[in-house]
Amino acid sequence: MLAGEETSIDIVQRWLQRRGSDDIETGSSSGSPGARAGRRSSLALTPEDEPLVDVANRSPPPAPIPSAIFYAPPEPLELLCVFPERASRVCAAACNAVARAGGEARSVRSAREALEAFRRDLETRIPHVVIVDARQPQIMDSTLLARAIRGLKNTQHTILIAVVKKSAYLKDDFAVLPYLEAGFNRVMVETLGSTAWCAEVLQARSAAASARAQVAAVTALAAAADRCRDLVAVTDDQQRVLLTNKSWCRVVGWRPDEGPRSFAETIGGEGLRLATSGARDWDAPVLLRRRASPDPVLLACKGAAVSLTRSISHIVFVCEPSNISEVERGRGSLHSIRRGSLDVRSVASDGLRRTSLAKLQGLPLEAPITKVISLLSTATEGAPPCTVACIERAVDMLRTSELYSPQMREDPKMRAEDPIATDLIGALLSGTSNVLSSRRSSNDSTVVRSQTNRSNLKHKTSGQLREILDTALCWDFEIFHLEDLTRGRPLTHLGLTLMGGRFDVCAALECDERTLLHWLTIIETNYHAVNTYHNSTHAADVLQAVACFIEKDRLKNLLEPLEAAAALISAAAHDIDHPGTSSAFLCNARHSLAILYNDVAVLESHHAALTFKLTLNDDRVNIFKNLDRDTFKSVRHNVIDMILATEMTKHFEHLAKFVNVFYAKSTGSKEDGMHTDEPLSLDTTALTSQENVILVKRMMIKCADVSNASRPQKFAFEWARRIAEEYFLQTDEEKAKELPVVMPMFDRASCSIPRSQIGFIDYIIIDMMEAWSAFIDMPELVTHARNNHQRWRELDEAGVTTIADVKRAQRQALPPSTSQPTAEE
Ligand SMILES: Nc1ncnc2c1ncn2[C@@H]1O[C@@H]2COP(=O)(O)O[C@H]2[C@H]1O
Repeated sequence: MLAGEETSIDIVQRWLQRRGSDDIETGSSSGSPGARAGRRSSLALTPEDEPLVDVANRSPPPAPIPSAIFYAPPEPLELLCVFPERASRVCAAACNAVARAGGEARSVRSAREALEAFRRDLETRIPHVVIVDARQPQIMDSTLLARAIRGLKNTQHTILIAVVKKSAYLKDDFAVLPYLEAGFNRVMVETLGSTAWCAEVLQARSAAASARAQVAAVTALAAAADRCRDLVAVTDDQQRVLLTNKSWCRVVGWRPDEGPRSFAETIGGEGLRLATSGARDWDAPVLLRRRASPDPVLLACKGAAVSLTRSISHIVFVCEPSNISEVERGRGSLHSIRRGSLDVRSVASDGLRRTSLAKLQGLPLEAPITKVISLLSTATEGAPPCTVACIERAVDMLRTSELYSPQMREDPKMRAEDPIATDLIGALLSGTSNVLSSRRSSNDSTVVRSQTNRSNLKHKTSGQLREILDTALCWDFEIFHLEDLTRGRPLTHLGLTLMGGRFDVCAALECDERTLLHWLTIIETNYHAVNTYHNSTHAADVLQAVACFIEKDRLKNLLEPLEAAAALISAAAHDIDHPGTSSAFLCNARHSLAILYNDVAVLESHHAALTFKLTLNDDRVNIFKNLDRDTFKSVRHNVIDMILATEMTKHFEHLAKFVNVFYAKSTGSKEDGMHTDEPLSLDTTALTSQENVILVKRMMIKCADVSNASRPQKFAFEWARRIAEEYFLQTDEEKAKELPVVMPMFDRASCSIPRSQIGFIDYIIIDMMEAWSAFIDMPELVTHARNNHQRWRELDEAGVTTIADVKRAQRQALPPSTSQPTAEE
């Protein structure tokens, strides 16, 4: 606490003092006997409670709270009369009275007009007093109107007066309660006397003004308490929490909007004992239990009891947070959080970044975030203002739900150093910035094709095709050969081999092979053949990768046949009807899919939805038709979850969850969670939970989706060419249509392909493949990625930039037997 800085107890005490001198009693002392021996409360005492004490021993009374805090600036009185009768003399009398008192009166003739007047003027001119004619219920239901007015915002301080007939009022059975229950403040007998009206209106208004000023003053005090570093809580005499300040909520881990909480579970110790024993003013330690920590913390606390009458109505607790910060300030949380952000410069500048799974563990998903927030909050105690500001920003960020969605920092220097990586990763990771392309194939409609078109897609397994398909579970599978041999229909052929053959999806789904053939055909037909990258060859490639993964022992033992089937289905369909442009493009172009899916996961939502639409539309393709309701539901859930997991804006979220669950910090890593580059040890005990198996499935399809960079070089290079070409076409189209350019660096005239691949491997591939390859024991994923990275660097250093140069360099580097014809050649 800075010298001269006012503590919250000072504020509260001064408030209590002021209230005490008015109408509140606050109490005699007790306090921790030792600490306060011989001292009497500095709070105001009622004369009866005040014993004769040595005045010299008394601490000086706190300065009274300025009366200005209860001051309500006088405003001209505003009256609204609601009288159905056109020339009501009672109404005229009330209006005259207000005019005489210097106020302004308006009158309306129906409940509807009254409510309209309220709604119109709600923000600016809420009437202080409303007089409602309650004499003719058959014409206007006054209680209904009162309820409607009370339902409007900001009307709690408006005084509602019901005017009733004198004859009714004087009857024995007249009941005022229904009026009060409806929201009226007062009931007034009809009168034509202006003086009586004047007195009534002024009294009512004065009472309202005073109540309003008091509520405003209490709100201001609560705001003051919110700005104190001390932890402030106010309870009633039953220890029900009425008010806590921000510091309290942060440290204890309560959300400010949470409902009533049990104070006794949170606080204990001598302070609580004194508070509950009726002590009026005490100074004693309390034990505070925090949600995020099993260990309670001992805090110095000052308490005060407040009473409106002789009995205590409120108890104030003001705790010093110093113990918390001393004990816990400076633990590694900040470092971890900082590590969660993406530093493009450090990645781009040192080539293949030294990667370690350790740094990913700093993204604390399973860790209780509330603990981190409260540790950070207490770390602000006594810190310099700039540190406090930084920590508060960090806490604000931690409070958002987008914890694992890195945002590309807009840093001109970084952009200058590595503009291509900045563009690519920025576009991949941000789904909101900114698609259907006119580059659709001639047969890109999403409807089922005619039977005749499908009949020539029978699974031919002779000759070269058979040979290739025999290697369908090899990591160096010749995907582009298959593309050529099947004349652009690799998915159906590979799908039949893997899904129909090796993994017997038909048995798992209880469907016949013909239905599977039809399903594969319709799925493949709905990929756009004109896309250079997002076509059915990419789908077949991802399917092949998933098949390789589920062949590995870890997954073989983990996944049930239906789960394996769902994974293969997801892989085959995961990019169906991809337009060749990104979700960001669709959003910028206000495409109907972006509108339909509210700019959120636009493409992935479409891929998942269309998969089911096509499948369920026609029994001949419905591979799910024999599943019972629950089994279908579960398979559908799995497929949707996996397809949605391919959304790149959630990349780091999925990766961090996976690493946090399946990798334990090795004993050599620093206790504070700092980046150590120590390898993390695999811990698969978490696989017993179904929730964690979902993380594995998501990771599996994600890795398969971008596995092209972890394939042997000749494949990786061809995929890089294809994706770059697709990006270039998007940029061309954006320029032609004058749309925002999502990745300006992906301009065919200037882009460096090697650099884009170096950035992609650095940011997206390496960490993920390290985690995944160790999990399924497939080290070649990392080996190929590193080799590819190395080769891209060599090409970059040799000044290679364009697609044509890359192709040329590749032809020169590879022996003729291994060079691959590309789709373009
Ligand atoms: N070799 C690559 N180079 C750059 N970007 C890639 C590469 N492979 C995949 N991607 C991107 O990663 C994304 C993964 O999801 P999509 O298939 O929707 O779109 C993919 C591309 O945008």
